[in-house]
Amino acid sequence: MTGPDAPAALRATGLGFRYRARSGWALRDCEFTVPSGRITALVGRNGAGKSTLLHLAGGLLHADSGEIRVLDAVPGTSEARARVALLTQDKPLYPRFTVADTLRMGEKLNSTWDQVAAERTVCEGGIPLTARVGELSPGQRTRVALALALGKRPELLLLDEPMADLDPVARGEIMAALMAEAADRGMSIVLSSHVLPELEQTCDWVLLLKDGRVELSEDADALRESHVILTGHADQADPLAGRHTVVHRRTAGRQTTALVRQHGPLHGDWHVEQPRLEDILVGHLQAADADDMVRTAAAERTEAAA
Ligand SMILES: Nc1ncnc2c1ncn2[C@@H]1O[C@H](COP(=O)(O)OP(=O)(O)OP(=O)(O)O)[C@@H](O)[C@H]1O
Repeated sequence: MTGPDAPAALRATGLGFRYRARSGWALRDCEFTVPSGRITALVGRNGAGKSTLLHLAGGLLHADSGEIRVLDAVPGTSEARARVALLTQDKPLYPRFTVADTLRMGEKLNSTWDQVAAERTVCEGGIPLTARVGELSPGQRTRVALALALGKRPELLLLDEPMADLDPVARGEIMAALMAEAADRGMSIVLSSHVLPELEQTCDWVLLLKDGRVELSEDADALRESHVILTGHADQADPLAGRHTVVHRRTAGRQTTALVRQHGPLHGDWHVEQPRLEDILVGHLQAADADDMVRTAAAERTEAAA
């Protein structure tokens, strides 16, 4: 179901998770809603918590605090499993099975199985149905795992860096197939990726994690409309920060370039450019770094003073 009454694809309230009771929080106080029918880019630096979040949404891990819901269902329940497919980085498949055996298994396990969609995903990659999974390249295995996920006809597809080992042509084909599925059936997709240019044309929602916390959960067009890249004399930069949010700023000599989230009209002599989604994401990721450096420096000062 899509439309205004459709359940959110993902909804988290106070979500927290740590791998061991005494270890740090991999996710902390996460609060966000991803509407259904969206293709969501899940981004963040290494270790930000993307895989952990997808594993929680897929029911492979369980929250230590708060909760997460997938299409209003509790992850891991039979209701959620029937409607949600998760493709993890390790892509567990049986190496001794042929591709045809693997798809047959998908058919047995899923009442909504679509053999045509599954076979199309495999065959577009030139993978024979008679090939043994253990003899396929990692990229080919990724395609088979995707075929299993798509054959299930999920309402929500969770993908943890699915394209990492695919060649550029295969990446384009798979992205096109995913977008077609999303457009035809209103399937929601949450896709973690470090390849930001690829997300520009495909994703219409952004979920950005920073250090286990949610930094952005927002419509991609709204992000584009609210941000600008400003270049101008460095003297103007401080007053700018009083009125707008300076996400990231780089100064070389007397010139400053800043990614700014604009709140109201701009004053000053600035050259204004509209950023691409990639610029916005990189700016927010760099801001995360800068904040970390400030926190680390403060912690070091406290330690030195003690
Ligand atoms: N199995 C594990 N045991 C203990 N800690 C873990 C485990 N897996 C991840 N972590 C920790 O949890 C945090 C979040 O890791 P996670 O894998 O979710 O990040 P990520 O954003 O997916 O990273 P990447 O982009 O590198 O894949 C990190 O601090 C990581 O060290």
